[in-house]
Amino acid sequence: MSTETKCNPDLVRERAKCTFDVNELINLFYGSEKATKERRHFEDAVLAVKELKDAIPEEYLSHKERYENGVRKATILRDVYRDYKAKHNRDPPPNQITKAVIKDISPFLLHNGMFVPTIAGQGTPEQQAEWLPKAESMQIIGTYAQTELGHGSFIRGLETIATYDPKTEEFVLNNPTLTSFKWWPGGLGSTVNHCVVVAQLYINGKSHGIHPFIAQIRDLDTHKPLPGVKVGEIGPKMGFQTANNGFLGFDNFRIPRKNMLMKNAQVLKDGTFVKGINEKLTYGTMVMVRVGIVGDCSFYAALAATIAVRYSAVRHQSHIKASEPEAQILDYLTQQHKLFIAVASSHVYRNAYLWMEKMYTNVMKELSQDKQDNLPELHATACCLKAVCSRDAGSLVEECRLACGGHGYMASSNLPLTYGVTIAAVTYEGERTVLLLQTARYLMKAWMAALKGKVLSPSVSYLLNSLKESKKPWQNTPEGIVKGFQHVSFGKVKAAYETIQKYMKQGKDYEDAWNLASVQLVKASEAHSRAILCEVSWEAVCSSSASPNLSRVLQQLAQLYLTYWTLETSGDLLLYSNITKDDLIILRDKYEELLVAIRPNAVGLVDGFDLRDEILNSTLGSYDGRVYERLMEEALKSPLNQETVNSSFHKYLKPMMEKAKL
Ligand SMILES: CCCCCCCCCC/C=C\CCC/C=C/C(=O)SCCNC(=O)CCNC(=O)[C@H](O)C(C)(C)COP(=O)(O)OP(=O)(O)OC[C@H]1O[C@@H](n2cnc3c(N)ncnc32)[C@H](O)[C@@H]1OP(=O)(O)O
Ligand SMILES: Cc1cc2nc3c(=O)[nH]c(=O)nc-3n(C[C@H](O)[C@H](O)[C@H](O)COP(=O)(O)OP(=O)(O)OC[C@H]3O[C@@H](n4cnc5c(N)ncnc54)[C@H](O)[C@@H]3O)c2cc1C
Repeated sequence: MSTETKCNPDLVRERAKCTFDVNELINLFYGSEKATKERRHFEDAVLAVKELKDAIPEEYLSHKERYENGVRKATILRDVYRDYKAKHNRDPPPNQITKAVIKDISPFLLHNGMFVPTIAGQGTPEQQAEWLPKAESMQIIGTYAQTELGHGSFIRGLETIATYDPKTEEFVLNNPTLTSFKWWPGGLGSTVNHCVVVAQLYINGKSHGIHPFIAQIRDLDTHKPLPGVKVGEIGPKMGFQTANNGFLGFDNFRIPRKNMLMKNAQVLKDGTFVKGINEKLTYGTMVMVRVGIVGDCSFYAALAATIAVRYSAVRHQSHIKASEPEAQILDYLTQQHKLFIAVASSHVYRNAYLWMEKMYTNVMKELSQDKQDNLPELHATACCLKAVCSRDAGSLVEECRLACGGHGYMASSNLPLTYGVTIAAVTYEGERTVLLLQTARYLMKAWMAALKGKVLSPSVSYLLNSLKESKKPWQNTPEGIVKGFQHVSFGKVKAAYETIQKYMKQGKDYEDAWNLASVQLVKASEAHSRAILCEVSWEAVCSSSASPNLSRVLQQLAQLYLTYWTLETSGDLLLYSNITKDDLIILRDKYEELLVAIRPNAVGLVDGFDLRDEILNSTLGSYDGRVYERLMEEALKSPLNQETVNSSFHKYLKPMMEKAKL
């Protein structure tokens, strides 16, 4: 981090009034002092590589140049990772330094994030032995090709076909229709030479559902598409410009039998199909990534909050009191209302991610012992937390952008790009509504079990407690608020269930009744997610090892999250819990007191995310607060400022002006 010598005086004052030790917060957030040291050490190593620095901002490059620059940097970055591993005999620590290098999304994201994990998770030991060393050392580059032009959400409807030919012991891949073309996979456009293709398996004319296959699609020397492969890039998007998303179609393209990933289901040489223990295990990589996305949401909320809070400390506009100088905009309560929830939410998502990661690891361990009991709970929880956290994080980033006024609209603030990247997670890895409806299936089953007095899984056991406790008075404490959100979820789950029953009594079948109740079902899943986020984050804060000074501030943040959402969803609480109007008025006052209490620590709190200037990549958010200088420095980099008179003057403007004289 930069020294404070050239720092904006407002930021120096802000840091001086912080009531806790920022380094303690950093170490707590990232796990330990050792973890912080190792992460910073690795970040230093990456940032020391001169070739990773961009000569001009990426926004001035063409689509093609931007991609090529992305690949160039991704390959250098990969060398730094390899060298680190060779030197330390372990992977680099978790870090976000790719953001400082690639800025947008790496063309290797899908290779590392889904291709390698799918081989590891879906391949037999022999298949892992064949492909993992090559993939991990980047001798081959891959992606995860599942979504098609016609189907993304409903993956049982995918149209890519893999027909087994027992004579040659091969699968024949085909994309018989335009809608069957793979569409979206990252890196597919021009980067990868392999992919995991998810396709419908046919043996002797019989369908056996969707399965993952490894296909080499480009020549390793020439990088030309292999015969029978049609592949390309899908064009510019809202973000993800350097992710190199692509399309792909096969025409009678043959791959050996061993290329079907067979940890779960298998196809024997003679074409016998052997079912796996659970066909949904084929969806395993998606579950893992959904868990990871909750962690990503924490990062993006922290990044946007750091930029907007520091900027708001530096920016002065208007007066609170006519007799005093222009106020720091951070002193306006409305500004605090916009920003502090982003700071608090980053902590909430971080705690939820750590909690989910534990659940994921436990279930994977159980699955390795053929125990599947907790898989439905993992799937349901990953679905709803991914759906709610990504949408909330997108809204928080946008609110931070708006809170920076006009300058938040500048690309150099890095908030527009951050919004584009964050909001993509609402759609990828399972569209929000679709995932919430998956959780709703689980909630309906849990509700039916609760009615029968059965024991429920831990994440839904509150449904049973709520059944018993519905008459207890409301308590205006954090624990009381957590209970309140559980009551809301309970009420919405019950109402959705009863709505389905009502339609069925009217003669509708279950599927139609489900569709007619689906707005309520989605809301029940959202309420369930909110209850989990509130409970998990409050418990994490209460059990943290922080010093009293830090603990006080972390509790304030967690309470801010609880009260913010109480006030946002007060209608639901009035409907489904025993909260009263008077309780809400007390909580409104409490919320405002929390904003005022957090205000002196606002800059310290975002410093506690320990995001370097290179990662923030923002004129508004740097540690030293030289906002106006940076805005001007960046503007001067515009190619239009590299010449006094642009040629368009002579070509168009002057002729127009001269014509106008005639
Ligand atoms: C530990 C942390 C590690 C962190 C690592 C993080 C790495 C991050 C790096 C990468 C980051 C970003 C990558 C971005 C690029 C984006 C990639 C993509 O988008 S890839 C494509 C993703 N596509 C989707 O997500 C598709 C969404 N659709 C589906 O998943 C399915 O179609 C679904 C689930 C909606 C419906 O499936 P299906 O029709 O087969 O099921 P049913 O609805 O009939 O349900 C039947 C039954 O099955 C249960 N079920 C469904 N899925 C699962 C599952 N995954 N696991 C367990 N069980 C599952 C469902 O609940 C039903 O149960 P029932 O008892 O019958 O109710
Ligand atoms: C940036 C980005 C990167 C991606 N990367 C990859 C990748 O690397 N590999 C890959 O395979 N895919 C990738 N995808 C694709 C992504 O996984 C899909 O776009 C996503 O799963 C949503 O599917 P869809 O586009 O078919 O949306 P649709 O399902 O068509 O959604 C459109 C609307 O229909 C609604 N809808 C659909 N089904 C239902 C239902 N059953 N009930 C109620 N409403 C419904 C949705 O709620 C939504 O409002 C990427 C997408 C993006 C945006």
